[in-house]
Amino acid sequence: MLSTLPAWQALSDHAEALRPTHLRDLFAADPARFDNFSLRHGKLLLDFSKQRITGETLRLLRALAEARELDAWKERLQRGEAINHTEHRAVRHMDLRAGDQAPAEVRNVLSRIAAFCDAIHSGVWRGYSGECITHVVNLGIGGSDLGPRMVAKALSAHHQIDIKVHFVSNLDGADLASKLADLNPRTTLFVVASKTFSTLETLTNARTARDWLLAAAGQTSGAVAKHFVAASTNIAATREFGIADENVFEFWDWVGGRFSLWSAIGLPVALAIGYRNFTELLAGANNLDRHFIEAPAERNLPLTLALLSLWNTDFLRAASHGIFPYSQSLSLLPRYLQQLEMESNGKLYDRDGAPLDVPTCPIIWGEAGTNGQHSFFQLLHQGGQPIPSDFIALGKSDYPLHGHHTALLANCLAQSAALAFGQTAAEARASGIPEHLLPYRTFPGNQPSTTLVLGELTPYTLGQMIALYEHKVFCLSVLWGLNAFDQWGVELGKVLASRLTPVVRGEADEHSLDSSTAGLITHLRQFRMS
Ligand SMILES: O=P(O)(O)OC[C@H]1O[C@H](O)[C@H](O)[C@@H](O)[C@@H]1O
Repeated sequence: MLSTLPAWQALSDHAEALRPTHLRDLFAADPARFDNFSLRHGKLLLDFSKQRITGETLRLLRALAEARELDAWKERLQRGEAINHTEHRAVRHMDLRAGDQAPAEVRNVLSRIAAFCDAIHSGVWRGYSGECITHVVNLGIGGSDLGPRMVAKALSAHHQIDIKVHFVSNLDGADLASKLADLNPRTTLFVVASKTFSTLETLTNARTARDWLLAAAGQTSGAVAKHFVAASTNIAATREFGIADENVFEFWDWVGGRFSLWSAIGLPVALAIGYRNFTELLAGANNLDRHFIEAPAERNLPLTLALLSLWNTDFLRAASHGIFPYSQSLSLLPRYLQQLEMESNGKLYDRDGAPLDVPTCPIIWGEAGTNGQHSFFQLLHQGGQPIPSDFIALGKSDYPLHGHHTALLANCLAQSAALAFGQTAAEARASGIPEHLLPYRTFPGNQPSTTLVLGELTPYTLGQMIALYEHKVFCLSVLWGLNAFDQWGVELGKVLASRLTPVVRGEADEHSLDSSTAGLITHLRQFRMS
């Protein structure tokens, strides 16, 4: 039992002793608190001085990491052992960004991606009518969508090539139809991105896109070969779909879906930002990999993020964790991290199949600042629940419009300070607030946050930041003793959906349904769905 380990017990006792201490007290007691509780790596700065911790907290958390044999797990990860034990798979996404050290098969696919980008960008690759490709549509979902979508948006200032990249993930026809409405089949390339090539959403969208293309080009035009490529591990299935082998960019079962943006799944990113920029993204991630592997616990950024998350979740009893990038370009980061963290660590059982006796992954959510300030920040300030958060700021704007960035940064800093320190009734009174309004104008503060500053948002720093979060997730899984690399929890719903589809269509009856599902189906059938 995790909670009965001596290292865990020591943290429990420490948390009880520290509970009455406010962040105000911690800052008052240590004028050098920022210096003592921040880390730098290259152009990244991680300020965790606004976390409700002391030096002793960190010492005890690091002792827990040692008790959980984090270093031995890092070695297992590096050696490519099958640490995804429920699927008997190695976890080798670091190999995808290892540069010259990458395995031959990885380098081979990367050089094919480079050549493909070149053919598209130079106009050598033409559509069925002889026109150049101007639009790329990625058809994928989950890990085959969120990573490339987030990165393509994050690096929009680096889109050097006149290619527009779109992402369609939802089974809802509204997603695909609304994109197709603005596209020309003669100049559109589809990337069917699916690790398994068996995902309902992606295959449904891919079939509809193929019909759309062939309706324009003609069934016998051979247009699929010029307008469809795939990123997948399942060559038999891509072949069956009709995608020529030379148009399939391969990856392998040792790449987890939510860790796959560095693989062929990154193809739409490379098409959008250029292959050279894509390699910069990989290089940034590789730099962080080496930091993670080599840096001692005291200077290790991913481990520190993980320890703080565990502290907030298990000892300060925070059920959720906000992600607030003060960057419009990073506005998809919360969604990306939702899959990365929650699909990895939202687990009930440990590696030995025993139930975990402590809460695991918090609910990850968030929104770009300043937008969030004008919707849900009220609850963070006065809702009475502990909600830790990550503020992410850019030193330099990627879209420098006069006056915008300094005001944005001021807001970012103001929010984390207001959350940490609040406002007492005495301070409110001193600022002239009338007595009857004092309760409403008092802010308890003590909301913990970490601020991550990226000097600039470049392919390299973005690669570093994503790898930072990936390794945070891995560290947390080791601390909790669970397998971060499977996702059995998503299966039950899929099985039920395939059973219900003919019932919803009215083609079959199912007598064992609960009354809610049966009642809803009866109601919905009247709309004659297709
Ligand atoms: O890439 P695919 O095989 O199409 O999988 C797409 C996604 O669907 C699954 O249901 C998993 O929950 C995700 O981890 C995965 O990324």
